[in-house]
Amino acid sequence: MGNLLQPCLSHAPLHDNTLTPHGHRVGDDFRDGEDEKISLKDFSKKLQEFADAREWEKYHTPRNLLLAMVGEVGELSEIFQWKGEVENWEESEKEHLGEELSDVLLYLIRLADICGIDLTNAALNKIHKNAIKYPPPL
Ligand SMILES: Nc1ccn([C@H]2C[C@H](O)[C@@H](COP(=O)(O)OP(=O)(O)OP(=O)(O)O)O2)c(=O)n1
Repeated sequence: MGNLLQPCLSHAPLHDNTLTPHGHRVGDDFRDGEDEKISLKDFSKKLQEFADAREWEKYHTPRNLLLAMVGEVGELSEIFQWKGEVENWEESEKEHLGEELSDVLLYLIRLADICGIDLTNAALNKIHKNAIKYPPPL
């Protein structure tokens, strides 16, 4: 997906000391534990800070984010392309799979946030609707 938002690709290291407009350190709290518990709202906040620090807000429009996410879905699909069903993923493949799934998730969370959607509520409501539409067999 490297080329889609080319003008904004001034990559900063993950653990940098840049201060966000909200006064947080950009590298703070991005990866601080093995079993971090983090809500979708917390993710949105981190992604907001990440974008703010790089002055990427202007590029993070709904359309751009949607296209970026679809591009990442394409990269995810490549992992499965031309293979049969994979029974056991090798560790290196799993790492790659995790990265591409994360790219899709992060763009999705950011897209929802920019569109003013509370994704936690929306997803819970959708599960509820699904359960009514598709009741389990008696
Ligand atoms: N304008 C941008 C550019 C990147 N990202 C973030 C969200 C994704 O998690 C990741 C995507 O980065 P790349 O575009 O570099 O894509 P890849 O990580 O897939 O790299 P490559 O395409 O080289 O495999 O970075 C972002 O939020 N906004």
